[in-house]
Amino acid sequence: MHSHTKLGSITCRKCITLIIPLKKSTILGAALSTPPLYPLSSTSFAPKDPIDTRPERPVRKICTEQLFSAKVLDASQGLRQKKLLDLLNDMRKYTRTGKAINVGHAAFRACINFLSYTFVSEDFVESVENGEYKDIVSTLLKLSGTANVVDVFPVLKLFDPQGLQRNTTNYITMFFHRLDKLIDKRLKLREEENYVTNNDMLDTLLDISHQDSQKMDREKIKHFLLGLLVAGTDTTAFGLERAMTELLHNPKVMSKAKQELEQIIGKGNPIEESDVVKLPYLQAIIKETLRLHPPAPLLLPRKAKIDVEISGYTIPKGARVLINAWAMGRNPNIWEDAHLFLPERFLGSNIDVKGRDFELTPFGSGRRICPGSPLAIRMMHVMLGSLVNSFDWKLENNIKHDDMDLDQPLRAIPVELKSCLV
Ligand code: HEM
Repeated sequence: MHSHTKLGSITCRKCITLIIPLKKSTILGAALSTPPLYPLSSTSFAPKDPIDTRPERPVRKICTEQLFSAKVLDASQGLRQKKLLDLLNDMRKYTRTGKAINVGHAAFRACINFLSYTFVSEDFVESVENGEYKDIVSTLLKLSGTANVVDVFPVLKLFDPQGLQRNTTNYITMFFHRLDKLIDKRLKLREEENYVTNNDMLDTLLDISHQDSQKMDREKIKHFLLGLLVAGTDTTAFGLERAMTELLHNPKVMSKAKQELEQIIGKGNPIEESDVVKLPYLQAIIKETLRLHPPAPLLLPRKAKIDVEISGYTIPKGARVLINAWAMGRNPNIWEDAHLFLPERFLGSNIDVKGRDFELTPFGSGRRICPGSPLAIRMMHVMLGSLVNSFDWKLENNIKHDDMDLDQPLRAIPVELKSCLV
């Protein structure tokens, strides 16, 4: 634990970083609360009621019961399956040219498409000419991740020194304009007598708004979907890119994963969300990736509501507390061979990423646990499993797996499977 930590451009006087698992009573007992996700709330698109970035109880309830429950996600899995086939077709083009793909970019694009289909049954990216929305979405994501000096020196707000407010406002306006059009189109369709629901989130949110406009209205729907898109795209894409990197770096693991997929799914076939329970080794690969490479390494910052004691240290009331999931995942006191990528450690183990096992909390834990985790887990498994089962992979410029620079973005070439060549 450190008494003073400097993180990017935000300096906290009383900031504690935890690198040991918390006890259940501490995290769930609300001794540590989570303030809003400040990079988002500092920008002008945060609504007055910060519904998008910090779902309070009613909104969180909508998330768990109506948007991310197993039943609802099962109903919308066909929408994502379509996008999975698009992703595999895109990859197939590269097998013909032999060109390397920036796997992180491909994963990012696939995640936006998966999420936009789950949200509104349409692509945010492709359906607009000139790639305009690709620009909008990626700029929003970039801006939301940019530390804003105004957070530290509020007086600078008047001058908007980095132009973040200005840029963000423009992009948000365009994004909301697109959503407004989608909502108008959907409302019109819903008036038709034979309207059959798409099972997407927009339909669910419009149903809620129809029943209780206080709870959900057009403005809230737009902010809510934007918040989910921003929170869900980069995180999931990063996890996927790191998993592929580890597989290419560890050919034995890759080969075991291929064996499992070939046996259970059949060589070359895309996997479906319902297949995941039958693929323990693939599940272990995802857990091991999230252990070593948690996409949100410090979770969301917390604040001690009262003086609280953790492992003999007193955390004073009011202190910022960062839970360092990255350091915990690499802590040799918790994990044997902590720095090695060994998915086998999770075979036959009950440790999961659902927030109950405090040594592995890539999605956080307690009342603020990531509401999108059930969807993220499905997306990561089907994308990774299908990429591994549908292609062989080699590194750009014949680089050997031992010589890979793991800190560089992964560039790899998909190769048509031998038995699938016509
Ligand atoms: C591998 C992918 C993902 C990872 C690792 C991840 C991780 C996290 C973490 C660590 C938190 C903070 C939890 C805490 O501090 O206890 C969080 C919050 C959040 N996540 Fe995720 N997330 C992922 C994907 C998604 C997806 C796909 C969505 C939605 C579609 C999503 C929506 C959110 C939202 C809205 C919050 C804010 C909750 C709040 O403020 O209380 N996430 N996520």
